[in-house]
Amino acid sequence: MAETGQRGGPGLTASGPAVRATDLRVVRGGRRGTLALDGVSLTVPTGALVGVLGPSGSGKSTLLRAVVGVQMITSGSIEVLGRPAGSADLRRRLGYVTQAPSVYGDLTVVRNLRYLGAVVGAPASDVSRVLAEVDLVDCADRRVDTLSGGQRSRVSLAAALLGTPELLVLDEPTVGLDPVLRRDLWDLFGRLRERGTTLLVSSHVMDEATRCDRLLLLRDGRVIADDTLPGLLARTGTSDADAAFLALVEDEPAAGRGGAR
Ligand SMILES: Nc1ncnc2c1ncn2[C@@H]1O[C@H](COP(=O)(O)OP(=O)(O)OP(=O)(O)O)[C@@H](O)[C@H]1O
Repeated sequence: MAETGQRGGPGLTASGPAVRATDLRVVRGGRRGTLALDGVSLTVPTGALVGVLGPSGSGKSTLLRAVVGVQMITSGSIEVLGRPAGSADLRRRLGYVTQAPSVYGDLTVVRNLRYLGAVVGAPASDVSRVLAEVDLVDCADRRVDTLSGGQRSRVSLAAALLGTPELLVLDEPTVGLDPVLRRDLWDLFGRLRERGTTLLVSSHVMDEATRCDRLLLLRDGRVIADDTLPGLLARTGTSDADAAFLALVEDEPAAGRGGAR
């Protein structure tokens, strides 16, 4: 992993949150770049399914990159599973699915999973387990580049499940999927949460908020809400996440983000 910006610092207790960020600032694109995260403080409770929601460019991917330890941090701190983000010993405890394909198109599904499982030191039996979890058993012997977009994204997810990570970080996993596949994927996230996995899932589709235990709403690199959906609706007097987001935006003037400050 490149660009790791964390070092040292005390760990969290075993019973602490899965993720704790304090006053996190990230400038992307060099010194005169964009302030992608602007003083973000948050916690992700262990065992929760937390949605990171916000419009395009609000900082979702940057926040997830900071959690998995591949994002240089300008200031502040972020701890994951009791360790500074980016610590080498976290690699096997985290699963990360980016928006870009992370599997080999010219290999079959099962060969991808065997190879990637060996890389993370997962037991061989994990391959059939994760294939069943993402419902791809029937596609096991097909080359990945012959699969549909939805099937391919499930192969990436299966790869992230190898080794049974404690924390899954998924960057817009449902983008481009039809409503049935989106529902199936959120059902799977719910099952993973039930067996104790903590999930941090980004989306710009506000109605996916209904599937989350907690929501982090981002706008212009800032957290404008860190709450449950019922808490958010009660606080804003609205009836859905879209309306709640708009109500919060009206309350909070834009940060005027542009160049780094
Ligand atoms: N490599 C980069 N160099 C410079 N600026 C960047 C870079 N990547 C992202 N940014 C900027 O950082 C800000 C946050 O981007 P980020 O990708 O985290 O947002 P996002 O909410 O994930 O967006 P999307 O939903 O479109 O993926 C944006 O203003 C974006 O233009």
